[in-house]
Amino acid sequence: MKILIIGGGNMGLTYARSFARTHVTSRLDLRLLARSPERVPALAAHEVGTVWGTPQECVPGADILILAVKPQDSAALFDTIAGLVQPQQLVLSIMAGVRIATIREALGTPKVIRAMPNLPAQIGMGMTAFTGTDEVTRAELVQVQNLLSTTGKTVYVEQESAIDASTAISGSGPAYVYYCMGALMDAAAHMGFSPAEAELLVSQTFRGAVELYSQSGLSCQDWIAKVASKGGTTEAALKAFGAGAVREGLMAGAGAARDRAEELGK
Ligand SMILES: NC(=O)C1=CN([C@@H]2O[C@H](COP(=O)(O)OP(=O)(O)OC[C@H]3O[C@@H](n4cnc5c(N)ncnc54)[C@H](O)[C@@H]3O)[C@@H](O)[C@H]2O)C=CC1
Ligand SMILES: O=C(O)[C@@H]1CCC=N1
Repeated sequence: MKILIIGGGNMGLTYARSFARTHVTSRLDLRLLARSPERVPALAAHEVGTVWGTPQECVPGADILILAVKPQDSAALFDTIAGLVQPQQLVLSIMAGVRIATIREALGTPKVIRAMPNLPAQIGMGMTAFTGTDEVTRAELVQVQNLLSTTGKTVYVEQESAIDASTAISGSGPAYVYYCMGALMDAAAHMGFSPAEAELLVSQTFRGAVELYSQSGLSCQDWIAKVASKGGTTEAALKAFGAGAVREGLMAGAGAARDRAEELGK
């Protein structure tokens, strides 16, 4: 399968490395399109496939085009590749917010899949939600799922609105986790730990807590109850979280991310 990745940034390179590592396609059939001919050497230095500087030669021959540029760059990209895309090609977009209908109309092509991955895809621990147009066959959907699965877990969703929601939960989610970790590291530093100690205490606590949760059938509430003794320290912290509206703040944050995803699509 000839794959063309357009946009060699965080996510585009993550896909290129994942496909190369798992041999889902040969190195020869893995291509990347740089933003301009001048940027070819920098992208080629990553040594994850053949790099092209203009779309004319590489777009028509691809079986699947992966759109991994920022949503704000999508209109300019559509302008440069619209006349080159063929109706039998699969277009897989991971751009936040950009609607399937927009891509379909701008590129004049029916087989469009929209996916929302996240950054832990870099280590094969990603989470990706995806959906496609009716014109994408079952076999093509499975083909795409096989590609996405090289970066972690996948879930197929029926409604495109669930892609915006997953953007707010799993797409942006790693940043929320780092935000909470950063706050706890700051608290540890205020209590006298060195930065290295604070980092160790917090990162191992997150890792252990998530692993424990993953290996059990218990809910977050169940695990909180196991940590929090009556009248103890955890209870004191949870009360302070409640007073500071931490839970509401996180829920409002996820809501703002979903609103922004919807807005990016307009
Ligand atoms: N970073 C993340 O955690 C996630 C990002 N996404 C989505 O993935 C997309 C890419 O995000 P990142 O990789 O983080 O951005 P990035 O800024 O690291 O990479 C985008 C790349 O696209 C290139 N580019 C721009 N216009 C181009 C064009 N016309 N032709 C070829 N290349 C072009 C830029 O030079 C840049 O290298 C975004 O749409 C974002 O919404 C989705 C899920 C997670
Ligand atoms: O912040 C963003 O817009 C992108 C989409 C999900 C993660 N990063």
